[in-house]
Amino acid sequence: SMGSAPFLVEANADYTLMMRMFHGRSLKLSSPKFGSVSGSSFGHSGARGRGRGRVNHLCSRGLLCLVENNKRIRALGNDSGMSEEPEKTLQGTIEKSKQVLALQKELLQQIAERKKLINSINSEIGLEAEGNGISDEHSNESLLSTVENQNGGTVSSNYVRSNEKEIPDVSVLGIDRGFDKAEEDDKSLAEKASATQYLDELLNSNRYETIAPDTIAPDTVPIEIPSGTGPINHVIEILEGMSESSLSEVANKTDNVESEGEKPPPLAGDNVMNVILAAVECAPWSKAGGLGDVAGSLPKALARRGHRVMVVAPRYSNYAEAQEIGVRKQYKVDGQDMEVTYYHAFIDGVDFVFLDSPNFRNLQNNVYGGNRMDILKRMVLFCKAAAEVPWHVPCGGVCYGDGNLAFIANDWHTALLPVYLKAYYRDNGLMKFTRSVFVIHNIAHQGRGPLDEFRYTDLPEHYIDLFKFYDPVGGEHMNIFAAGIKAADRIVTVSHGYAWEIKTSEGGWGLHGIMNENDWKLRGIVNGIDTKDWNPKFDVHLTSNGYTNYSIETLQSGKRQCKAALQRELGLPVREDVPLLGFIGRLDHQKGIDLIAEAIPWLMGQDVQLAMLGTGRPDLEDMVKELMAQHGDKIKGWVGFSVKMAHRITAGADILLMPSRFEPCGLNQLYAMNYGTIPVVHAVGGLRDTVTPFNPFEESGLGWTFDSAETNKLINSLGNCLMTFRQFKHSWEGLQRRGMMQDLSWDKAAEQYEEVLVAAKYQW
Ligand SMILES: Nc1ncnc2c1ncn2[C@@H]1O[C@H](COP(=O)(O)OP(=O)(O)O[C@H]2O[C@H](CO)[C@@H](O)[C@H](O)[C@H]2O)[C@@H](O)[C@H]1O
Repeated sequence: SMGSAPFLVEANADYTLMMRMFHGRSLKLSSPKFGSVSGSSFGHSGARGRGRGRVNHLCSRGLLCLVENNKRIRALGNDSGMSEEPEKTLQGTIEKSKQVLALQKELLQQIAERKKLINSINSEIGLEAEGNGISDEHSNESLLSTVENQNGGTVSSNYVRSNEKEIPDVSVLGIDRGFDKAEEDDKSLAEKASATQYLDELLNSNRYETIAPDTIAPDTVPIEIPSGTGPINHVIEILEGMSESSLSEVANKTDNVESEGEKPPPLAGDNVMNVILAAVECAPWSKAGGLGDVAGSLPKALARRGHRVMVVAPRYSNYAEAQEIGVRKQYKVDGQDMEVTYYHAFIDGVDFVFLDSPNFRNLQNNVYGGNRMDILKRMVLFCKAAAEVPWHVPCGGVCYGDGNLAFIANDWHTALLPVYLKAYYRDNGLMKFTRSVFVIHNIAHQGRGPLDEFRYTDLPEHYIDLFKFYDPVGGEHMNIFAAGIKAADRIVTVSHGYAWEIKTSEGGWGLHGIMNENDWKLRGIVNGIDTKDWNPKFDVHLTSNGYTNYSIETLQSGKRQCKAALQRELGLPVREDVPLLGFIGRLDHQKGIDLIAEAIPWLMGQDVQLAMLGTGRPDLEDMVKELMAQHGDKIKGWVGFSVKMAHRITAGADILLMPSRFEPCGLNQLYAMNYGTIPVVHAVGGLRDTVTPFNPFEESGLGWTFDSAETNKLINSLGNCLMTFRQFKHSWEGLQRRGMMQDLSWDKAAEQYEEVLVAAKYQW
């Protein structure tokens, strides 16, 4: 596979030529329209320094950025200054004009969304004061409580604590939305609090920092927030102040939602549901890979839309945040009674419920540890208990109940949940309005076993048909994943590319036939990221050891500092000019780490550094250790699991390598882009969906991709990437900025999940 070198040289020579031609060509282009823009607003000289001072000031006010940016966008058209160095700035100008246009569009949308949000904040104030944190006091006694739930309705629950299998009576009584006088007072207090919180969120949201400092027009003046009325009114005033220009259209469209005193519906409107996501990993408490991240963050985004959302996960060790609620239940596993106790925490609008049992304990760092039977028994217990959580666990005093409820199960470990919901309950006239969505994060792990292990699932005999599966690799066997797919009401997978791939014989790992049969209920939804945890501006792992927080405004200096800190921490020579490559991932065939190993002889001939972080298959761990031993001056890393190092490599590296053979979505490339780190990826699954290839002619795209998992293809792409890093700084910075300007949050995905949940709800 190393016979690719001549090809590479050739390809790189072509690429250099192409880049040169392109940049040369740009010299001749001239456009008075764009020339004027680059002259001042986007200039790299005086205006920049002045702009930077101001942008800090402005961005400390979040919203004002909106106003300023809007002014600036309008100012662009009037500026007639001539650029001193048109050849240098022209490309940047074209590029930035595009960005500004895109940004303006996005701002308009955001304003509309924010207006809706203000209304929904008003609508949920009562709940914050009442609904939360009362589970602890009430969990030990019989309680009759009425609280307003997030669905805007009033729920009454007569819940009796019991060790027996009593089913609590939970019913929705009404949809009273009025406030009484006492609530009104609380409301104004809570309104102030949540308005402040809202402003904070605006300030903290990196969406408002997508304008680089040098795009601040020199003539803009900070606008003061008038004092006297409540913060929410200020927000509305400011937004409305902007409606004089093209913003008015959007503003008008959203005006009809608001009228003082009336409680507007949550973002999800009539679609609000009770949602329980069940997963065997949940960050930050337990995480082996991307599933943990999704379970920790998707639910928060669903809650922001107004759904009542719970996460159920095993309790692998003591979690400081979660309190015992005093409920105990017994479930049979392999004929033995297993006791489950429940712990609860309410965080960021989500109920986190942890199931405690001796089976789960001390697996904190080894979630998938043990032999196959151990794992199977754990999963059986977890799914049996998770199915009854809506009856037994009074979150904030009120059980979720089984009406208007959907479970979200994740991967084979929870694939039994949709099956139990049918076999134990629906077949017996129970949980008739409960639905299940099964999310595929990785179809390669299916919970396969000999068919006689079916008895451990403790299901009626005829259910064996769902599990019985034959393929040439496994012969006739039990396949838990297959059963989950068939039993679930809807199926989601984590990208469009992967939704297609799992229907092919190459990507379906034997299940492509079943995937095709169930295509009607399958949908691809690309993952989002937690924009608080994985944000260079707030990243808690960048506050010590010489690292620094940074944003798009401080990208170059911030990244320089993080890179130096990473080099120092890993023991690499501290050099700014050397491209620093990163790899982070489970050491598994999936992640293509062997392709990197095969590329090492070529790579070590380059002036590069490589930081590696991974754990997994022992043989691959050994391989990584050997690489580090052989090339200690250039390759450093960590065989093990370290969230801190993952964040630091993401921030300090220039380039992230992801040569995954298959990648359902991939989160590391998303994190990388949010940190101005350029991904070089195999164009497969979610990687293809999320990393559009760099196009030097249009200065577009987000990274480098190669179209098959072969070492020479990786080398070729990486070679082009390295050359751009070294010789075309301007293009490089464009790539970084475009990556950071994306909205990678969960909000869009949550809306799509909602559509799936609603589809499941109305399906019989
Ligand atoms: N040694 C280590 N130390 C610290 N952190 C480490 C680490 N190794 C990995 N991680 C972290 O684990 C996560 C990995 O997530 P990915 O989505 O990239 O892959 P994974 O294959 O685990 O997830 C599966 O599920 C997710 C979620 O749907 C899909 O995106 C993906 O394609 C699919 O394979 C990242 O947060 C990463 O930082």
